[in-house]
Amino acid sequence: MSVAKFFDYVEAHQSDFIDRLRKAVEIPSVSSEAARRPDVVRMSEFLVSELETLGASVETRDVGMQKMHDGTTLKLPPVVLATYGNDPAKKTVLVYGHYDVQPALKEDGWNTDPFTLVEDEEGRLLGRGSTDDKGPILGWINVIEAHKSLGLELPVNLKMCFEGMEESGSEGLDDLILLEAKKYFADVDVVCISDNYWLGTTKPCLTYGLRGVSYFHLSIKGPGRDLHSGVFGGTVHEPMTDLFAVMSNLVAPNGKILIPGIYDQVAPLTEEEERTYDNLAFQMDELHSAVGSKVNIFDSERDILQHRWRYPSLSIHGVEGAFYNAGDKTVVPAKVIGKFSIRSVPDMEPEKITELVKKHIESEFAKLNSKNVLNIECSHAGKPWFATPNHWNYVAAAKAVEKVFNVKPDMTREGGSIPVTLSFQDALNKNVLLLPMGRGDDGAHSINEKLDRSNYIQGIKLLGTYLHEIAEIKAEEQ
Ligand SMILES: NCC(=O)N[C@@H](Cc1c[nH]cn1)C(=O)O
Ligand SMILES: [Zn+2]
Ligand SMILES: [Zn+2]
Repeated sequence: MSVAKFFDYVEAHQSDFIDRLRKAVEIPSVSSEAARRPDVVRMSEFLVSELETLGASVETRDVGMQKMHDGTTLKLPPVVLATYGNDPAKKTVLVYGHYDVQPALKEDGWNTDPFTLVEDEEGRLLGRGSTDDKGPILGWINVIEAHKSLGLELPVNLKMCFEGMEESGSEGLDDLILLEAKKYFADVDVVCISDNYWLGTTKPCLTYGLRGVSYFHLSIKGPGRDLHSGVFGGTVHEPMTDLFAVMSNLVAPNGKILIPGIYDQVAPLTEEEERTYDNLAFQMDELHSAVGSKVNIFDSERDILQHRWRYPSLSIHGVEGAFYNAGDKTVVPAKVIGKFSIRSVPDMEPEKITELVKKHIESEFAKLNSKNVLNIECSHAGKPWFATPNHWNYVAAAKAVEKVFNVKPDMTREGGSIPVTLSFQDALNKNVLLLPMGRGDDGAHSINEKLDRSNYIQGIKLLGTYLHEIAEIKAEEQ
C-alpha cells in the first residue's frame, strides 16, 4: 500500500498529536519519587483511556510492591498491555515504551515549567518526558489513530507493553515478561523499542546495542543526629568527610574507573568492530551543542563514541542527606548516602561488578580508620544488550527510514540503558530493534528536555511506515 494517505493525515493533524503530547507531559509521572506515584498511575490511566477510545483491547497488570530504602513498601504502577489487531495472517509486532519520567524542578535551571509543554520559536517541544519516552509512546498511538480515521487496517497486529518504572530499574517487569512469554507475548514475531536518540541532530539511526547499568547507594552514618560543626567539628568522625574520601577513589577526572578488576571483563575491540565506527554522522560540534560546552575528555569522535558505547563509565550522581540549599548552614550531617552508577558493557556481569565495587569500597573505607558505619548496596542492575543488525526487522526499519527521510540510517549503539531490551530478546527469543524518534541534543534526563516538532511528526510517519515495511517482508527474506 502507498503510505501517502497516512503521511498526509499525519501532516494535517500535527496540532492534535501535539495536544496529546501536551496532556501527557502535564502528568508528572516521576517514578523515583514516592509522592508522585499517584501521578504515575494517572499516566497509565491516560494511556488506557486513549487506547480504549481507539478500539484497542487493553489490560493493566499489577506487578507487586516496591520495597523502599526506608523499609516501607509502595505499590508499583501497572504495566499497560494493549493489542490492536488479531489477524493470524499478519505478523505481530511488539512495541515497548515507558510512561514514567525522570524528576524535574523549575529551579534545576529549566527555562519553562517542566510539566507544561511549550513550543519555542524553533519548533522545539519542551517538557519533561517529551522525548523520553512520552513522545515515542504517543507516536504508536498516533499511528493507530491515523489508520483508524482513514479507515485503513494496520498492516500488522500490534501488541504494546508500556511500563511506569523504567527510570527506576523496571521493577516487576522481568517477572511479567517471563510469565507471559508463552501466553500474551506468544505470537510476537519481532520487537521494536523507540526510547533512544539519533547520534546527532540530522541523521536517523537504527540502534543495536545498549550499555547496562548498575546503580549503587553508599551510606555512611555515625553521629546519632546532625551536629553543630563548631561544637563537634574536629572531635568526631564526620560521615561526609568519609564519604568524600571513599568516593574520590571511584573514578579519575579523565574518566578512568579506579576499581581494581573492573576492566578485566570488557570484551576486546576487534578489527571488525573498529570498522563500525567508520563514516558515522557524528561531529564534535554536535557533541558540544548537546553538552552545552566543550568539556569533552577525548578529541576524536571515534574515541568519544567508543567510550560511550563499548567501554564502561562511572558517574557520581549526588549525596542524599547532605546540606545543599543556598546559605551557610554549619551542620555536620549524621548520615549521608552517596549515589553512583556504572554503565556496563559486554562481557561485564552485574554480580561481578557488585562484588568488585564492594571489595574496593570496603578496602578504601578501612584505610580511614573511621568509627562510622558504612553500607554499600546495588539498588538496581541491568545487563548490556547487543543484537544482530542484519535481521529482517532491521531491514524493514532501514527501508522505512529511507521512505520518510530519503537517507540510509546510521547503525549505532547507545551509551544509555533499557534493561528490558535484553529481557525481551532472551525470554521471547525474538529480534529486538531500537528505532529512535528524538535527536542527540534532546536533553533527556537534563533540564529543558525537548522533542523537535519535526522529529515528532516525522517520527510518527517512521513508526507507521516501519509497520508497513514489516508487513512487506517476504517469507524468503525471513
Ligand atoms: N531512555 C532510556 C533511559 O533513559 N534509561 C535509563 C534507565 C535507568 C536506569 N537506572 C535509572 N534509569 C538510563 O539512565 O539509561
Ligand atoms: Zn530515561
Ligand atoms: Zn527512556
